[in-house]
Amino acid sequence: MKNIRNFSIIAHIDHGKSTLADRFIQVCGGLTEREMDKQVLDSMDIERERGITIKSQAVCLEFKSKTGDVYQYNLIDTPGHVDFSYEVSRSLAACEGALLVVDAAQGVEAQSVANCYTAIEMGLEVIPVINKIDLPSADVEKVKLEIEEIIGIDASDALLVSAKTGQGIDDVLEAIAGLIPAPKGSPDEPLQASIIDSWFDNYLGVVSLIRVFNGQLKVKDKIQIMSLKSDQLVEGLGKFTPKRTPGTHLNCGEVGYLSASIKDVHGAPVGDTITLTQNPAKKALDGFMQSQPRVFAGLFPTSAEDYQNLREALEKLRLNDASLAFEPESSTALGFGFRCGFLGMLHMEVVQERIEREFDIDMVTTAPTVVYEMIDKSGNQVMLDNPADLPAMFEEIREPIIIANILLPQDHVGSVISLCIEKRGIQKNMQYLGNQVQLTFELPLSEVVLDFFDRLKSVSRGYASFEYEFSHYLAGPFIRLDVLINGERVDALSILTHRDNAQKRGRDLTDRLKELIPRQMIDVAIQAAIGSQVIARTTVKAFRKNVTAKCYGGDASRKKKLLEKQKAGKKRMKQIGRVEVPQAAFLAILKVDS
Ligand SMILES: Nc1nc2c(ncn2[C@@H]2O[C@H](COP(=O)(O)OP(=O)(O)OP(=O)(O)O)[C@@H](O)[C@H]2O)c(=O)[nH]1
Repeated sequence: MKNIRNFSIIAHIDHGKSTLADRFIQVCGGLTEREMDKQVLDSMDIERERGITIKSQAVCLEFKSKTGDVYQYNLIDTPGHVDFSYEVSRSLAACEGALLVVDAAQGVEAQSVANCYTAIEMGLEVIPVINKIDLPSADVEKVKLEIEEIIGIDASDALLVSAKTGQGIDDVLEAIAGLIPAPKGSPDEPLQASIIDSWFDNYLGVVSLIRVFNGQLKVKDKIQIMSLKSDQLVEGLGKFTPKRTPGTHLNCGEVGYLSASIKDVHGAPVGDTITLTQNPAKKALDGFMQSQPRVFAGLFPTSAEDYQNLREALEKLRLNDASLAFEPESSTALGFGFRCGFLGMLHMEVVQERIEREFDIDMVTTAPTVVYEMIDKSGNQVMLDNPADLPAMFEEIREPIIIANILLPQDHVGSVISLCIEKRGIQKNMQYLGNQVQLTFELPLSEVVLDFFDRLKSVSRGYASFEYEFSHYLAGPFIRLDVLINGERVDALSILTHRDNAQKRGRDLTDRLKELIPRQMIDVAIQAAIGSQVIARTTVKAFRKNVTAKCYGGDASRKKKLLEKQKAGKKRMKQIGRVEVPQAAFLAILKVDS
């Protein structure tokens, strides 16, 4: 056990975590040159394309130090985006140390700060690593200062590397052995292993990545998932090197995978504790928390025949993604579909993209909303994830508030504060840290899901970074704003909004819809209303788009082609009464105040 090192890499998006991990794998000989596909740790296509890490994974590497000692390195990957902070904390809980990787040209950004604080709170040894020193714009001294001032750890001995050229990699590998402590725990105690991640594998069923804290685990052991009190038989154990390498046991302090006869990922929840049925641990490892979906949107198949396929697609995705929630929903405007819950906006985009790409289903997605807490007339507390469900009468409605930490250069402080105030934010703190400023704001989550991230990037010219966590619910004067198209209420376009913003939002929304809804055979009246009171109105004038007008003579094939093109364009349209409404219209709400 004294030669085991369990560690993670903490980095802001794009600071080079995956590239560094690939270097480690290369140096430690986990794969041959030919197998060294670019960025092995990011296994899903979308992750690779977008360059973001979503599912945590682990690699077990063998490192021979200069002194001749052989170490077992378990590198546990952490996801880098705000949506996935719970998974980050689960991964960190399995480690004794972490490498804090900071881009030498970008400096410290909010995500690295948040994750680094988590690591420090958990008692991990944090080793600062400054990456991309090969870049001409690298400024090592400035970054060292930022690490000390913003994060508050000594950076004088920060390791300087280029994951791209390989410079300094050996020093990092040596430092891991020298600075990160070996795991504690006892092989003789009853088994306690925590689930870092679970996913569905077509051959093995549910596979869990686990860390053994006490005791030992063998194939054919009978185990219990503690929070569920369910007993299972261990069918397979092993490690990723990074290839899946089956073994017969996992020892105290080790990290590896486990497969048992578990049907779906809900049977092996992330953060849960595994023990032996025969000789169970007295208590679970602490810190188990179910992740909560915070953002909801409706997904509707463009053609009704795809409803069943969409259900199957969602079920398949949920097998692998315990934080995805969905239930059937029907909308008068959009027909049958599903109301889906996501951790955040990025999670939503990833799910949407996977359904369209992997399952080839065309969908209309309604604008995302947050979950409101409502006290109804009889005093019951109801969670409201769909504005269309808001009853006419209720006692009180409360919206979710987040604490946002924004890190940015001094020059942009004014415009970022204005943005936060425009978004109904309340400033909690402002701290000057060298050239950077850390702003802490309480913000309504509903404003953040709109377009906060894009706006923040644009007002700070890309320099501000931010991370957030849920804080509390707060009551306010929220009302439902409905949209009527030719007099018909389109439930999928209803939004909940603060009363003070209702007028403006209604006007912006109708204007925006006017731009998005193409001219049709009839006049299209677009109205925004609160209850029966219309607060804004525009009209799209009737117009017959004669696509074949340009075709001279009798060129039938060209004519046919044009008509087909028009038909394909219609696929993403939804029929509301006699009006055709394009997909973009359902997202109009997102863009109204930009
Ligand atoms: N010049 C230079 N570029 C680097 C270096 N390390 C990484 N990069 C580049 O920086 C970009 C981001 O690197 P990644 O390793 O994908 O970043 P990441 O932190 O894993 O990003 P996420 O997976 O989104 O968290 C890539 O284009 C890399 O090629 C380096 O040392 N020098």
